[in-house]
Amino acid sequence: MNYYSLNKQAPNTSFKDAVIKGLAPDKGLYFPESITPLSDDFFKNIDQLSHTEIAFQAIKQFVSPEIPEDVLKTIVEETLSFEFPVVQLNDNISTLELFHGPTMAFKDVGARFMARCLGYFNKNNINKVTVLVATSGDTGGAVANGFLGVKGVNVVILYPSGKVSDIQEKQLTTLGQNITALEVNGTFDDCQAMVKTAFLDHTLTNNMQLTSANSINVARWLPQLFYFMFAYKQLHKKYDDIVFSVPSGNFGNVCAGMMAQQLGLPINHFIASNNKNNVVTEYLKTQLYTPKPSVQTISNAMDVGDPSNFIRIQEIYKNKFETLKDNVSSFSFSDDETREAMKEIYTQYNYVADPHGAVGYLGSKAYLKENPNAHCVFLETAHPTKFLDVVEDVIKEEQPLPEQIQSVMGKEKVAIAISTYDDLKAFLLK
Ligand SMILES: Cc1ncc(COP(=O)(O)O)c(C=O)c1O
Ligand SMILES: N[C@@H](CCOP(=O)(O)O)C(=O)O
Repeated sequence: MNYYSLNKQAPNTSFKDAVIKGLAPDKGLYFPESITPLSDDFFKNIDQLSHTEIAFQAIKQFVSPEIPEDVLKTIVEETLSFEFPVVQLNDNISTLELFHGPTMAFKDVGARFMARCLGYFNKNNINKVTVLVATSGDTGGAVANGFLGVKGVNVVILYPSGKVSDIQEKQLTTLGQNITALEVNGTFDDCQAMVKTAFLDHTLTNNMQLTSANSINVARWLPQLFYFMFAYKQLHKKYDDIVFSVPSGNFGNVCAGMMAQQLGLPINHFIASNNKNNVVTEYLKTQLYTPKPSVQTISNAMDVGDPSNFIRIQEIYKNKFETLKDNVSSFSFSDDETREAMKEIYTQYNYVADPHGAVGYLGSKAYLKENPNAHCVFLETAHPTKFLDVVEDVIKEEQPLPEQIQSVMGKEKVAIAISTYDDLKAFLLK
């Protein structure tokens, strides 16, 4: 599959090149040249397929011919070595748990898939690659874990100081080896802007091969489309009108759901559920896209003021506002509403949701007011214990810590403080 830049000022390129570059030379995000839908039978019989079979069929066209089928099968199998259960709360609402991987957030799948693709492309260890990644909380830990020890790859993670949870910080600052954490005096948007600037800086790019492990990278972004198929597999015999409510920040996850829809997944609607960082909610009301500085919330991983993937969403719906509106609703919620939702989910369903999942739950409820016959699946994008302070404060109950979280608790944070792009550049050139 070839990919084109959404800024349309760079040559089209192969999957391998798109993964190794991360961002196109004209600073545009890459997008596949074509999308061939899977057969109707694939979706009719999806409950008879394993997760790895579903994922293999779904991703094959996007990575071939550069990744041979036998290699792809292994990559997919290794990537998906944990569960993706759907838990039903009531007749109209279920949640898809995406936190059973090693760092307990949905980013594990994309990070593991991309690490293996890059490992395959770099199997002869000819070119050293530096992976730059900006994180508002979860991408950093997942990328650190997924890329730990991958030969020929150095990972540099930028995170906003004081704006990620304690456990998220441990997950991204304690692994050592080929992983370095840079603690940025700024917001997630500052981190993301620095990363994007680095890709255009010839002093850097002439000296090293830089790529990104954020969802701007197609190998990080596309595997997220598997989730929507896994949920559909579990629910399609029971419900006709399945709608996904996706807690959204950089909009890579909901956009991956839309790619699943382009592949033929019979889903008519998505809900992009936001905290107070509501650029897209406002866009759908006003048709004006106005990025703004992010504000800090208790669903911190969604504190994004200028979501990278909005441009891909527009491309999917052919830049037609009315088509976008037919396919997507968006709602924005405050921290107080999020806390109330966490309490409600706990008291009514005895289910502990994290603040991001709770925003997804609120999006489901808002949509159901106008569409009472739908079945909404909100994505539970991270395990509640990643946000221990908030969760225990809201539900007033101590939470047992899963093994994945315990394993980082006692480790010592190692991070380098930086403030400006020049600091990042100096670090990379060192
Ligand atoms: C727990 C959690 N929920 C939701 C999101 C938002 O996902 P996206 O950036 O793909 O919109 C993130 C971060 O990306 C996250 O870490
Ligand atoms: N919420 C993310 C922000 C980066 O999103 P990405 O999907 O583009 O990597 C995080 O947790 O870091």
